[in-house]
Parts: sequence; structure tokens; C-alpha cells
Amino acid sequence: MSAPFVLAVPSKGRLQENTEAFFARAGLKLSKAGGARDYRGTIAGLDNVEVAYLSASEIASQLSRGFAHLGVTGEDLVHENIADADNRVSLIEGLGFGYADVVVAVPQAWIDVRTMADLDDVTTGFREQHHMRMRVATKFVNLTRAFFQSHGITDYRIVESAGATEGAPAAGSAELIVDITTTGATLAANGLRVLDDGVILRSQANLVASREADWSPQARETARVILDHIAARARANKYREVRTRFRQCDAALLGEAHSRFGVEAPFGGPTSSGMLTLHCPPGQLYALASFLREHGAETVSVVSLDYVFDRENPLFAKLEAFLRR
Ligand SMILES: Nc1ncnc2c1ncn2[C@@H]1O[C@H](COP(=O)(O)OP(=O)(O)OP(=O)(O)O)[C@@H](O)[C@H]1O
Ligand SMILES: O=P(O)(O)OC[C@H]1O[C@H](OP(=O)(O)OP(=O)(O)O)[C@H](O)[C@@H]1O
Ligand SMILES: [Mg+2]
Repeated sequence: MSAPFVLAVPSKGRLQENTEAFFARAGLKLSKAGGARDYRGTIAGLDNVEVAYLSASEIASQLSRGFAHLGVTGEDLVHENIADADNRVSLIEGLGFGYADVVVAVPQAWIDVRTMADLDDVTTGFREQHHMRMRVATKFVNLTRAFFQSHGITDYRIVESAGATEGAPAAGSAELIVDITTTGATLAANGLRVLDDGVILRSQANLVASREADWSPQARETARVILDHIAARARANKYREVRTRFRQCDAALLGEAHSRFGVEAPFGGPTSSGMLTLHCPPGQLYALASFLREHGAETVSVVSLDYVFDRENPLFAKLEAFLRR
């Protein structure tokens, strides 16, 4: 028996729910034999895969060390927890959930501090006046250091926060914070404001590949199968299938439909009887249906697609290019 292929997914909360739903939509059903508290699972139909349920930050560390081949975690955690992340892991695809910004936020009462440059000015004054450096509460220690350094700010000190970071300024344990925000509600409730140029990173959940994992031929084949499902589903989501049949349909008309509505003709132009299958972006469906009828179509039908399998798989191509680098 060869070593299993390890897919690491979040073990709790919205990230877990969204991740399971994402894989299910791609036709990959994750299941835990031992119920909700079991931290090992499988994917139906893929024998050699072990699903490891871990915390989102642990997933970043495991990927960096090669203990998982693929994983789902936030970009913020990848950059915070993995030194030299661009070399050790590859962000294969943003998954469209888990959106959060990592931001620098100061008390709303600091009306003169709008930008990182303003912050630089006050840190120096603060040190002279208080005989200590300004304190930044955060759990994103590495992201904070790199960002402050890129703005030339050195007169500060990090106070590591394990949680409820937004409360630190009011509690008197820090002057400002670096933390994640989605709606901004928690910052506002704590009287804090994001600096105008204070967004360090815009994060979302990503499918991430590890360089250090054991990429045996069998592991590559498993990755290809998983990524093929995901790519086919992603391609299907981008289009609806449009069918019609009318004699006047020709290459010129198809060319116009392509340039005006972004329509593809995956199976080529109309058949001899004028039968036509098109893929159309959802937002252009009505315009396309009107266009086709104006040019002679009696009936235009539209259906949703579950999967569109292409010979080329852009996700697997990206993984292979990364592993070759
Ligand atoms: N409103 C939010 N609150 C917390 N995390 C969010 C939010 N929106 C998106 N995320 C993302 O979810 C990930 C963190 O998930 P989670 O809190 O489950 O992991 P963790 O920090 O490893 O676990 P724990 O909080 O138990 O230490 C990050 O990538 C973060 O950007
Ligand atoms: O901008 P907002 O929409 O207010 O979201 C940001 C807040 O949400 C998260 O906390 P959460 O309540 O999810 O708990 P957690 O820290 O345990 O993840 C995060 O730590 C922030 O505090
Ligand atoms: Mg958390």
C-alpha cells in the first residue's frame, strides 16, 4: 500500500461548511466514518485519499511541511504562518468564501491619523512623550512586521493577542491593532477605524498545494482527478447552455454573438439542419435569446450545467508548473 494522499480541510465553523459544500458541488463527497467528532475522513470513490480535519491555521503549517498534499485555508493564514510562502505552497484557486481583510485599525478619536505615514509621525512623538513604544495588538505578527517595515515604521512594539484583539485599545493593553475584518461591525463596536492605506491583505479561502508533500505518480494522479472535478464544476458555473435551431444561423452570426455576449460554441457551428448549442455567461442570457430570435430563431432553451469537462485542466496545469519550478 502506498502512502495516502492527504487533503486537509477546516474542522469547524463556516469554513468547514463552505468547504464541504464546495467539494460536494464538484461531485466530491467528504465523509467522516466516525461522525462529527472524527477528525479523519474519506472522499467517496477515491480510495487513496485521507481527509484531515484541522484548524485553518494548522492547515497552513501542515502544507508548508508537506504533511498534506492539498488543503483549504485562508490566504491570510498562509502568509502569516509560512515563511517563503510563494516557494513552499501554491494558491491554486480562490474559492469565493471566507472573505476577510487583514487591516491596521486605530481609535476613531485619532482624527489626525488617516494614513500609515500619519501613523509613522505619531509613533515617534508617542515614544518621546511616553518613554515607551506604541503597542500594536495582533495575532498576525509576521504580516504586521512586514507591512510596517514596508512603510518605514520602526517605533512600535507588537503585543501578541490570542483573541478579542479589537478590545485591546479600550482595555489599555495596546494603542492600535492589526486584525481581520469582514463587515467592519466588530471594529465599529470597539470605536476603531481602518487607516486609508491600512489594508495589508485581502484574503479568501483558497485551495492550496504543498511543494514538500510526497508527489509520487499516484499522488499526482489523485490530484489530477480532484482538480478535474473542481475545474469542470467551475467551468459549468460560468455558463448556461443555450440551444436553438434556425436556418439563418451561420458563422457570421456566431462571431457576432461571441463578441457581443461572450458566447462560446463548444461543439462548433450549427449542424446542417441549423441545430446549435452555445455556452453563455448567465448575465447575458436574455440579450442573447433576444438576439437569436431577432435573427430567426423560433425557440431558445436554456439549462444549467453541472459539469463541463475540458481536455485542458487549468488547475492541474498550475499545480504541475509549480512542482516543476
Ligand atoms: N469573520 C471572520 N472571522 C474569522 N475568520 C474569518 C472570518 N471571515 C473569514 N475568515 C477566515 O477564516 C480563517 C480562520 O478560520 P478559523 O477561525 O476557523 O481558524 P483558526 O484561526 O485556525 O482557528 P481558531 O480561531 O480556533 O484559532 C482565516 O483565514 C480568516 O481569514
Ligand atoms: O468585521 P466583522 O464582520 O465584525 O468580523 C471580524 C471579526 O470576526 C471574527 O471573529 P469571530 O466572531 O468569527 O470569532 P473568532 O475570533 O473565534 O473567529 C474576527 O476575529 C473578528 O473579530
Ligand atoms: Mg478564529
